[in-house]
Amino acid sequence: MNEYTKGKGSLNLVCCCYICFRETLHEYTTELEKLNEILLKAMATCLNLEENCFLDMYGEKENATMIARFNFYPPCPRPDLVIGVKPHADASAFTYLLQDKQVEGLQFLKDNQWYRVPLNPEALVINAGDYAEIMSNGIFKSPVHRAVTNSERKRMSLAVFCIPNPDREIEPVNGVVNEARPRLYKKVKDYVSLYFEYYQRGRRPIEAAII
Ligand SMILES: O=C(O)CCC(=O)C(=O)O
Ligand SMILES: [Fe+2]
Repeated sequence: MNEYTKGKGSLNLVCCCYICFRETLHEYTTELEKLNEILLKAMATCLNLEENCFLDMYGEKENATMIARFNFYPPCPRPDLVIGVKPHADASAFTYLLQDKQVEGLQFLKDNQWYRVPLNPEALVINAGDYAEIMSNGIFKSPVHRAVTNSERKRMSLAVFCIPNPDREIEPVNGVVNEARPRLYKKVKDYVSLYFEYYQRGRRPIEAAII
């Protein structure tokens, strides 16, 4: 069993309440839409590709999906046994995470070891998701992460996932496939549906896209 499959369940209470918070979130998500475009362009620029290649594949922001997820983690008497959110990588192009200002809990997996993400109340944590990994043919990695619990204090976070429209076909863009770097991923469509199927079975959804 590896670190990804270890987590069985999660303690967090997830609240997908984009509708209720629509007005409050509107300004924030509009800014994130712009930031998402900037990052998709930056991905291309730093690979010396045509600036809009990732953005064109991602599609117009009007048709894309943005999901805001509020996570609430109550204090847990046995944080050694109970995880907050089990290990996963996000099914987004990018995820924008507003962490709790006072209580730490997010960790990323690298070389089979967990690393804490320190608190920074002034900062957003930006995370490349599986769509970024697929479109970049694995150059940008979608990291596995988890949230741990603690026995003393409740914790909250707000994750906003930027996801292409489910009708769009997503695959590695032309400039990132060549002889030296063969194509690693198939074309995917409606990856989010497939994502949850794999997630529930304790498997990494991106496996389904690997050639
Ligand atoms: O609560 C956190 O810090 C992380 C939450 C997370 O990874 C998610 O909602 O996908
Ligand atoms: Fe996540």
